[in-house]
Amino acid sequence: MLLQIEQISKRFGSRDVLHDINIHLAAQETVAIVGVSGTGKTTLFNLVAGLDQPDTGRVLLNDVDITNTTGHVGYMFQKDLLLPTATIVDNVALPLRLKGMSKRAAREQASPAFARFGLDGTQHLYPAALSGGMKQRAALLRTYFMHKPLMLLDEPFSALDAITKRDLHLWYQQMREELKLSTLLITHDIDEAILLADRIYLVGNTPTTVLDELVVDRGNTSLAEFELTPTFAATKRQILQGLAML
Ligand SMILES: Nc1ncnc2c1ncn2[C@@H]1O[C@H](COP(=O)(O)OP(=O)(O)OP(=O)(O)O)[C@@H](O)[C@H]1O
Repeated sequence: MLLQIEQISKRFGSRDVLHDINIHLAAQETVAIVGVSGTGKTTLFNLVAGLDQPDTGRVLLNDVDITNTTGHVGYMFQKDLLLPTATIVDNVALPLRLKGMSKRAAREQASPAFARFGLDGTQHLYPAALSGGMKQRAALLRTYFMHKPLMLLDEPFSALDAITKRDLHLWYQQMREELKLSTLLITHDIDEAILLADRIYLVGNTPTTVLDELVVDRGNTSLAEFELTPTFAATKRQILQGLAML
């Protein structure tokens, strides 16, 4: 197993936020965590990234305990957080610079990947010149250059309009195959979870715990078609029921 989140609990003051969370993710899987706003998804994300400490439980990456230590996973937040005063290539190459690479070498390594991410020609532009979808692709490319075995994506597409979002979903699905990505995706967009994830954990209740785990079986259906299938609708129904929204 690539990632194991074992019996994680977390409280802030007198408030229990997470209770006995158990989640796992295999290499090359995309796993989504779905829950309504305020259920502690970002808190969980911070615990996996080592940015915060759980009260109980542990996080294992390739069987190594990484609880409360940073630098093991790549992550991307909801807002693209590109540096406005740096060009796109320098933004994307930032993880390489942080590893000690020279500016020139980092640019040379980052630039060839731009075409695959649909960003060719944007290397020397500043973030303000890019559309929302392009900014998210640039942020994803930067996350990719962290060169970590696991990517944590917290609401990566939520700020985008519906058409751009769909475009990026299709693009992401292709990228994950080509680059053999392993991804933990946090979202409150149910359709997005069904489209992108191989498995979905539903979280909720007070304190938050895992309510249900679903396997999404897309079979051989293309992503564009899958949204229109009875399987998609049945999975959505199961999620809405699981979250007591139906
Ligand atoms: N550092 C903190 N101190 C105190 N309370 C906190 C802290 N961080 C988060 N919380 C509380 O924990 C709960 C869960 O917050 P969190 O941001 O993890 O939820 P979320 O599911 O990611 O929500 P959203 O989808 O709206 O981002 C919230 O009630 C929040 O107020």
